[in-house]
Amino acid sequence: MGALVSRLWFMLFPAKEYKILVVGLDNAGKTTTLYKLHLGEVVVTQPTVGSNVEEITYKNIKFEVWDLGGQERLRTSWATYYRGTHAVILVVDSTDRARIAVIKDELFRLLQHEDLQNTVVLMFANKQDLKDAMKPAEISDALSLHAIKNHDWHIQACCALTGEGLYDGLGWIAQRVTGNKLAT
Ligand SMILES: Nc1nc2c(ncn2[C@@H]2O[C@H](COP(=O)(O)OP(=O)(O)OP(=O)(O)O)[C@@H](O)[C@H]2O)c(=O)[nH]1
Ligand SMILES: [Mg+2]
Repeated sequence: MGALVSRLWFMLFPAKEYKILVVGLDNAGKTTTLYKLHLGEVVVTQPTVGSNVEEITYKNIKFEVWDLGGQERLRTSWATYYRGTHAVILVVDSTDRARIAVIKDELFRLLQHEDLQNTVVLMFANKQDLKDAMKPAEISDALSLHAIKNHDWHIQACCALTGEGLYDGLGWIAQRVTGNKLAT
């Protein structure tokens, strides 16, 4: 009976699909994050060339999640994926102090793009299992997140290996994109 009711419910109230782009520097943990959310497992990854795309359903909301390659030569092609994006996830390797300025440059370049003016932005402070990981507050300062005025943003500590924090972040996106802040 319950299954029938829920099937009817889903027929009457079909979930919308929202597009999420997962970006960040190489080795940040983007692909690990995507497949931890999609399969519930840690997969063995290779550096991504091009993209991976998977559908993830969370709280009856469908997300089309695009994971892009983060190597320097691939970042110029990120913009070809921007159109129709509801949310951007910037995955940060929280131990990567040496490249925090590069991450900041990429973030602010992306935020200026005309195709991303209505998107919300979630920062995943990934690899929190590692001892020397920066905490979200430190990353927030280093990236000058408080200077972001035209986008709704949030930073979430996480560990893509255990999955800790990933659904908290996805929940924040779900709340924002379904909260009538974004049309269609
Ligand atoms: N310790 C730790 N390692 C992680 C975590 N997330 C990912 N990794 C590791 O980081 C390495 C890179 O992960 P990927 O998911 O391939 O990184 P990526 O961001 O997709 O990299 P590109 O595809 O090159 O852009 C892998 O060895 C992962 O196992 C984490 O939370 N903690
Ligand atoms: Mg990858």
